[in-house]
Parts: sequence; C-alpha cells; structure tokens
Amino acid sequence: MINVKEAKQLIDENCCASKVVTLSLLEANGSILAEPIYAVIDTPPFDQSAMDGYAFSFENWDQKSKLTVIGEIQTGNYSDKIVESNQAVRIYTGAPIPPGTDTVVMQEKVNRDGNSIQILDASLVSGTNVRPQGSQTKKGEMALQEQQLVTPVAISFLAGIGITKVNVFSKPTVSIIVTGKELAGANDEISEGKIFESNSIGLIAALQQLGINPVSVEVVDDVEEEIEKAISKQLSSDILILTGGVSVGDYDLVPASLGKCGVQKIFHKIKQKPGKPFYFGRHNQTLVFALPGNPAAVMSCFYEYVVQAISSFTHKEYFKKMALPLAEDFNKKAGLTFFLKGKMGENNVMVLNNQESYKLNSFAVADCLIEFSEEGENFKKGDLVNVRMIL
Ligand SMILES: Nc1nc2c(c(=O)[nH]1)N[C@H]1C(S)=C(S)[C@@H](COP(=O)(O)OP(=O)(O)OC[C@H]3O[C@@H](n4cnc5c(N)ncnc54)[C@H](O)[C@@H]3O)O[C@H]1N2
Ligand code: MOO
Repeated sequence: MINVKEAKQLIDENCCASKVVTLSLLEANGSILAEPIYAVIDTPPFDQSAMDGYAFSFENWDQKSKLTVIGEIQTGNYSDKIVESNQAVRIYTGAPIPPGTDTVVMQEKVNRDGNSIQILDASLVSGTNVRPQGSQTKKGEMALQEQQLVTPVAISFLAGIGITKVNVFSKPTVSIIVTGKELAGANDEISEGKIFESNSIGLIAALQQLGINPVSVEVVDDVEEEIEKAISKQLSSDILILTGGVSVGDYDLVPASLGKCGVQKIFHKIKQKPGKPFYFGRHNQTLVFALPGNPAAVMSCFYEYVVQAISSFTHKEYFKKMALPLAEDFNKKAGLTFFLKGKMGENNVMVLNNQESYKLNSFAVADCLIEFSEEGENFKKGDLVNVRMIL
C-alpha cells in the first residue's frame, strides 16, 4: 500500500497539460491568466481633470490675478479651443483639460464673481488635479502578468483599458457517479435498508465552491453492467469522480468495472484514515477518482486529492495549508496518516469529536483538516501540525 506522499506524487505525474480558453471578462472571473495582457490604449486616454473646478495655465499665471471663465467642458465633451493665459475654463472630474491649460483648481478654492474667479489655493503647483494621459497604463505596456488571478477588480481594470476577452487556464469538466443499492433520492420514500443519498450533493457543493458545475451526476445500483454503462458515458470528462463500491465486499464492483471500461489503475488504497480504499486511475486524458463511500471519507479525499488535480488544470491554489500548534494532546498508532476534522482557534487548532467516517456532524462545522503524520503517535499540545483550511 502506498502512503499519502506517494499518492499525491502519482496524481501530479498523471495530471495532463492544462488547457487554455478565451473567455469574456465576466466568464473569466476567478480564473488564472494563461498569458500576460498588454494595454491597447493609454489610460487615461487624455489629460483629464481630477476635480470639479477650473482649468487654467499655472505656468502663465502670476499667482495673484483674477481669471476670466470663458466656457465649460462637461465630462464626456471635448474642447480644442486654446485657453489664454488670463483665462480659465469651468471643468468637471474626468473631463479632458483643454489646450493651453496645465492645472485645475478645485471649485471650493476659488471666489467666483460672474465670469471672474479669484484663486485662493496657495498649495497649487503646475499639474495639480490633472491626471496625465497614460499615467495608469501606457499603450503596449504589460497591464497584468501571466498567472495573475482574475479578480473582480482585475476585471474592472481590464474593462477600463478596453480589454474584452482574456486567455485563462480552463476549469476541468467533472462528472460524478455515486454507487449503491441503498441510495434513495431526496424525494423518495426511505424504506427499510435505504438511506438518503448525500455524497453527490456534498461533491456538487464542494465543486461549486471552486466555480465548477459537474457536467453529469448519476446514481447507480451496485450492478456491474449499470456501473460500466455509467462509467463509459463519462470517460470524455477531464475528471470522473465515483463514490462507494471500492472496498472489499462482494458488491464493491467499482475497481473491476473501471478496469473493464479500460481505465488503467494507478493505485488502489492509501495508508490513510479516512479513505483507505481510495482508488485512482486514468483513461487517456481522463483522471478517475473512486472515493470510498463513507461520506466523511468522500469529502476528505475530495479536499486532499481531487482538489490537487483540479488545481493542476486551473493553476489555482484553493485551500491554504499552514502549520498550527495543537490545542490538546492527540494519540494514534503509527502506520496511517490521519486527516481529522478540526477547528482553528486564535493561535492553535483543535481536533473535533465524531471523527468516524460515516459521521458528518463534526465535519459539517469543521473549518480545516488536520494532518497527523503516518509515523507519528503521541502528539503533544503545542506541537505544530499541518492544517488545510477547507472554507
Ligand atoms: N472488510 C473490510 N470492510 C471495509 C473496509 C476494509 O478495509 N475491509 N474498509 C472500510 C472503509 S475504511 C471504508 S471508507 C468503506 C468504503 O467502502 P466502499 O467504498 O465500498 O463504500 P460502500 O460500502 O459503498 O459505502 C460505505 C458507506 O457509505 C455509505 N454511502 C455510500 N454511498 C453513499 C452516498 N452516495 N450517500 C450517502 N452515503 C453513502 C454506504 O451506505 C455505507 O454506509 O468500506 C469499509 N469496509
Ligand atoms: O476510510 Mo474509511 O473512511 O476509514 O471508513
């Protein structure tokens, strides 16, 4: 049986080259740029006023004379009329400053009498309250680097410099198949021996957290032909996630069915808890994750392994890892890596109760998974442990 480190390495080695897609700015929200973006215009595109006030030539002003207001430029308008040295123009924030002027005085800092203004601003220098053309970004200049996250502000920035489409790393397409004769739908009667199906719901929600909507979600019985039929239909997705049927029981048919569908097994079983019977395989470019059916094993394996694969497609880092001191002692036997549901405090992390992999009540309120090393046994309060945030 391989350990966690080897499993993660094998997943990395089998992740294929990421794809690049051209998307509109809003479609690209939350993606990573696959190439740098160059500005196609100067921004601002002209010298513009930063204030509502009066534009005039500071250079030609004697710093005491009144100026005659000869007109106005509303934002959105433009004037090419040359303003003389004893003149000023009423101007507004964002409007192009007219030829002959170099400075704007705020309207609060003038006394206006008819068409005459007296400037009362001792702090003015040439260029005050003018945003020069290209002072944010110049045409041809790199506006954003490759690997930059497309944030809402980045989108606003790019829209403002005339960019409408960007090349980003594509999200993978994901299909989900949950297996089990016992699984009842939310609106079904839950008769003897049945349970409400919840793994697909949790996986859909976790994928949504990453901005991914699965292309297909199917619930199938523990019947070989049905499992194979469902698998064959989904082998064109980038990632296929299955749950249940990967352990050793007579009705655990998923690994064999995957084999029959031509999926190449990379590994089956990891020295970990929960999720020991985890299966990972590949069919051409499709990565196949068959997660042990217990609900906590499903979610834990999703955060630890499936997200790692999704990251290699999108180039995004989703759930931060950090080292935190343990709030209390924790003991386990050596031999398996434990991923335990935890809650972070101000300066430490606490292991929650109810860690069994059929239970989700603690996981439901956990904010992290705490990793206890394979070889470790007696962890003491204050020992540093690796913590993966899951929110
Ligand atoms: N003899 C052994 N038995 C088991 C071993 C083992 O090593 N030897 N491993 C145990 C471990 S660990 C796990 S985890 C489970 C994994 O088993 P499977 O992947 O075959 O999962 P199932 O048996 O199909 O289901 C396990 C459990 O989870 C419930 N389940 C399944 N799917 C769903 C779903 N979509 N929604 C909600 N709940 C689901 C299912 O009813 C079972 O209770 O095997 C152990 N056994
Ligand atoms: O992995 Mo199983 O999840 O330990 O019950």
